[in-house]
Amino acid sequence: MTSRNISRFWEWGRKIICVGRNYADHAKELKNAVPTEPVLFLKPPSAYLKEGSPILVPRYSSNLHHEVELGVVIGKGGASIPESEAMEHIAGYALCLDMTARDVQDECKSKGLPWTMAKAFNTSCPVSEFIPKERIPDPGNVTLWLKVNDQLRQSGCTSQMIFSVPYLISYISDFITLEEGDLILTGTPKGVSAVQEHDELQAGIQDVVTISFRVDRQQL
Ligand SMILES: O=C([O-])CC(=O)C(=O)O
Ligand SMILES: [Mg+2]
Repeated sequence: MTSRNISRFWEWGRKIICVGRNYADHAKELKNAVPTEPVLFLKPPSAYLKEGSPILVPRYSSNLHHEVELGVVIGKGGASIPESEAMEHIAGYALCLDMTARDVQDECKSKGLPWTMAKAFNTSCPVSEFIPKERIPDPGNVTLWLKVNDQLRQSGCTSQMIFSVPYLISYISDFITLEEGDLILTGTPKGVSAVQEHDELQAGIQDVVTISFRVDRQQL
């Protein structure tokens, strides 16, 4: 028996698995090839951020980007999950931001190095409250949006994802065992752009949830 409550999944210390380049329009805006297999990376649980605390621009970055994404919260763990059973493993969803130090990522890419410094720093994973599965009957058909200081920057539908949520669960679980409380970030649509200290970010899943976060700079 456990007293942990899945609606506070960010407190569980579980892994965050991120999918990159899952929308062709975003892959193209960063001049990346449209992938034929999912591109994956990880964030540590220390990256989680809840509303009320600011997103911190890392000291070593001067180009922090927002990426609004649908997050999938795993309810029932498993390995080698067939795509046809994947939906049974979902407990719910969360609206997530994959905050990315784009200048650092560009440098890592050019040197052929991992993206950890660009993607996994403290506060790089702001999340909404837990959204029970029933509130999103089809994760392949929800609209995500993001505004910076009231200006719309990102708007896209998850129907544009290259790899669907059930496919991703099956693909990932073939080599990383999924556990209850894990979070999968499913990639961002186009419109990513830089944020500055004192900016106000607002994002939403249309008709389901909204979140807001302020941006601050990590103290020297
Ligand atoms: O940094 C990137 O462009 C890859 C990524 O996370 C995404 O597409 O959501
Ligand atoms: Mg992303």
